[in-house]
Amino acid sequence: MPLRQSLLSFYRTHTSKNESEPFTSSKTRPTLTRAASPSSSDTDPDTIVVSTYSQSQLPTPSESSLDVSIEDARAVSMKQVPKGRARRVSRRLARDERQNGLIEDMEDESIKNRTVSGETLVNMDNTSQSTLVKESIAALDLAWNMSEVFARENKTGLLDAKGQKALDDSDFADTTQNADEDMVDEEENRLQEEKAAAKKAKMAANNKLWEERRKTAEKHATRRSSRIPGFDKAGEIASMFANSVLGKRKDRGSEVESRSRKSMGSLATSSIQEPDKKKRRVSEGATPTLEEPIQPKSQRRREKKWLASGLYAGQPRVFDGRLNESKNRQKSAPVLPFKENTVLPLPMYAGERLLKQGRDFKLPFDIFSPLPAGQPKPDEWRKVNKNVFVGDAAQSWRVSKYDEYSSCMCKPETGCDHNCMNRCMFYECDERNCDLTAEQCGNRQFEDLRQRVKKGGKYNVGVEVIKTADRGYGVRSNRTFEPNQIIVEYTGEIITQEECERRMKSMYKNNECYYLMLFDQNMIIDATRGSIARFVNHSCAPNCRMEKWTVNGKPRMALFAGDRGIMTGEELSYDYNFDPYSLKNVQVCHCGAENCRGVLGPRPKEERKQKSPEEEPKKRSGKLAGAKRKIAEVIEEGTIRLTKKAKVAPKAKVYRSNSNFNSPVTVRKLKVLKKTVLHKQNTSPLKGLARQPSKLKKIVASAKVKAAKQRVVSTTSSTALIDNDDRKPGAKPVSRSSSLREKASSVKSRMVRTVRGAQSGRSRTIRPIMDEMDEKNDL
Ligand SMILES: C[S@@+](CC[C@H](N)C(=O)[O-])C[C@H]1O[C@@H](n2cnc3c(N)ncnc32)[C@H](O)[C@@H]1O
Repeated sequence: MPLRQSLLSFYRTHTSKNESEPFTSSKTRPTLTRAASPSSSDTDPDTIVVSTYSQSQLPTPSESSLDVSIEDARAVSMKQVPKGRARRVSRRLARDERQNGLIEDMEDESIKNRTVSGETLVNMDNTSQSTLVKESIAALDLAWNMSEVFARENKTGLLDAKGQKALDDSDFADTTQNADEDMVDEEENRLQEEKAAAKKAKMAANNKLWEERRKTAEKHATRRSSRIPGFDKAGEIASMFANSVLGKRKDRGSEVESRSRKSMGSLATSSIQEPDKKKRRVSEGATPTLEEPIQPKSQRRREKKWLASGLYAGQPRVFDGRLNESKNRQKSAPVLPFKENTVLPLPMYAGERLLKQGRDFKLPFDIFSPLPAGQPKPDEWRKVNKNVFVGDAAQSWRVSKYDEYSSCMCKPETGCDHNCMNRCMFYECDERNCDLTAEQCGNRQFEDLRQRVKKGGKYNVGVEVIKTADRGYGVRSNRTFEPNQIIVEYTGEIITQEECERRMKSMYKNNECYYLMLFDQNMIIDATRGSIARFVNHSCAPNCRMEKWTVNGKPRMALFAGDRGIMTGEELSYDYNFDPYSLKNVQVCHCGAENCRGVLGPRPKEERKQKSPEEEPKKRSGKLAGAKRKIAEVIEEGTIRLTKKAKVAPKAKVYRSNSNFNSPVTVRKLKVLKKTVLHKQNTSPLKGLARQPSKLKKIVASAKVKAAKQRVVSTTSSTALIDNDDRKPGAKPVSRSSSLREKASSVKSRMVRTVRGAQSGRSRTIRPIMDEMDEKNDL
C-alpha cells in the first residue's frame, strides 16, 4: 500500500472513532508525527502514526507548525519528493495559498529555492518578501487548520486516486481518499473536476486582481532602507513628534509601529509571531471579488456640467449645450428678438455694461497692451504725486490773491469750450471761477485727471515706464488720449533757485539726467523725486506738450496730448526746449524725427542760416510771424555781434547737428551764454539777472577771456561730451577738466535758472524764456 494511502486510512479510522469530538474544540488535538521507533507501529520505516497531544501539551504555534510541516511532509512524500522538507513545506504552503486565492501561481523555481528559515526578508525582492510573510502566516495556522481540513474531507468524501498529482492540484481532502474508493462514480469525479476547474478560474481571476492591487501598493510603497532598524526607528519617532505638531500624530504613530515591526521581521524571519497587519488583512479577507470591481478614481465617469446662464449678462440666450454653435443658432433664430453680433463675440460679462453704458467693445487690457511683461523698472525713483515745497520755497512763495483769478464768462449753452477765457489763459475752471456745472464745463482737466487716477488700474492711470534703446527710460501710453487731453501731471519738489544751484553743485554734479523744470515765481520743480512724467523724453517732433496751468490759484504742470491725440502704446514725448547753459549739459538728441535738431536744445544757428530762402518768407508771413521776427532779429543781432567778437579761434565752429562736438567748446559756450543774456534782457519776464546788465556784461567778458585762454583744453571737454552719446542708462558721465567745470558752475550759479526750460502755459504773468527761444528757432 502506498505510504500516503496507509496514512490516510489510518487516520480515517482514528477520526471515525472521535467524530463526536471536533478537533478544534476538543481536549486533544491530533497531530501527524513520525513513529518514534520502527517498532512502534509498523515495520515500514515510512509509516507514520497519529499521536495526540493533550490540551496542556499543545505546542506553541511555531513548534506545531514546524512539527506538522516536517513530519507530515516527510511522511507524505519522502520518497516522491526527494528534495527535502523545505521544498515540500513551501509547496504545501504555496498550494494552500492558491487554494485560498491569496496569491497568484508562483514560479516553480522561486518556490523551489525558498526555505522557511534560510532566506531573509532583507535579501529578497518585494514579491518574495510578501510571499514569504504569507507563507509564514499560513504555516502558523496550519496546525489548527488541519482538523478543519480533515473534517471537511470526511464530510465531502472526495477521493483522490491520482496520487501525487492530486496532492498538488486539488484540495488536501483528496489525500484522504482510500484506494478502495477508486470505484466511486466517474460522474462524481467529473463533477468534482468541473467544480475544481471553475474554482481555479475564479481563483485565477481573483489572483490577477490581487496582483494588480499588490503592484499598485508596491508602486506607492516607500523604499525600505537597509540601515539599522534602530536608527530608522529613532528617526521615525523624532519625525513622529515633529509631525504631531501638524496633527498627524496618530497616523504617523501607526506607521512607525508598522515599519518597526517590518524591520524586526527582517531580522527574525524564521518565526514571525505577529504578522504584518497590512498583509494579513489582504490575505484574510480583503481580496477583491469580481462582483465588486474597484474602479480607479481617474476612470470614474465625470458628469459634464453645462453653464445654464451668466456668460453674457444682460443678453439672455437660448443655448443648448449638446448642440454645436450653428445648430444652436438655427434653433434659436426665431426666438431672438435682436440680431446677433456675427463679427466679434461680446466680451464675457461685459454685455450688461455695454447695454447700460453704451460703451464700446474693448479688448482686455493684457491683450491689447503691446507692452511685454516684466519691463525693467527704475529702482532709484521715489514717486511724489503732489508738489512739495522744500526749504525756503514755501516762505518765498507769493500766495496768489483771489482777485487775480480769472473768471469764466461761458454760458451753459456753449459750455467751456475752446473760447473759454479761462482756458485761453491756462486757468482751470472750478466752482469759484466758473458758474457752470462740472458736466457743462469742459475746462476741468486736472480734476478729470484726479478722478481718473483715483479709479486706479493701468487703463485709468494711462501711462507706464518703459526702457528705450538709447534714451534711458521713457513713458508709454496704455490707452488712447484725445487731442489736447490731459495725460499726467508733472510733480516734484518745488525749490528756490539757490537750492537748485546747491543741488546741482553737490547732489547732481555727476548726473547725466536732470529732472529740473522752470516753474513759477522763479521757482523750479525738481522731479528727481517726482511723478512718472519725469521719464518723458524729448522729441523734436513731439506728440505731447508740457503746459503750466493755474488750478485753484496754484500753478501746476502737466503733460497734454498733442493735436493728433495719442494711440495706445505710443511713446510720449514733448519738446524740452532744453537750454543747456553749460556745455556739460549739451546732449545729443536721439529722437529720430525727420526734423531732429541734433541736440536737446534749440536748433544750432548755422543750420538756421542754411535754411532755404523760400522757407523764410513763408514763416515770416502773418501777424505772429512779424512779432516773432522782431524778437528774433533783436536776438540774432546781439548774438551775431557777440559771436563775432568771440570768434577768436580761427577754427571755431558752431556745433553741428548729429553729435559732432569737435568744435571748440568754449566758443560755443560763450555763444550760449551771450544768447541767454540777450534773450533775458529782451524777452524774459524773469527779471533777476536781466535787471543787472552791467553785471552780466562783466560775466560775459570774463568768460570770454577765460575761453580764449582755454581753447587748448576745449578739445578734451568736447570729447567728454561726445562720450555722452554712447552712455548707458545709469552710467556716470565722463569727468571733465576741473577748470572747465568750475567755470561752468560759476556761470551757472549766476545765470542758469534751470537746466531745462518748459513750454509752459501761456499765462498772463509768466511767459517762460523757452517759448521765445522756440520762436526764435523757428524763424
Ligand atoms: C527728464 S529725463 C527723461 C528720462 C530719462 N530718459 C531717464 O532715463 O530717466 C531727460 C534725460 O533723458 C535723456 N533724453 C531724453 N530725451 C532724449 C533724446 N531725445 N535723445 C537723447 N537723450 C534723451 C537725456 O539724457 C535727458 O537728460
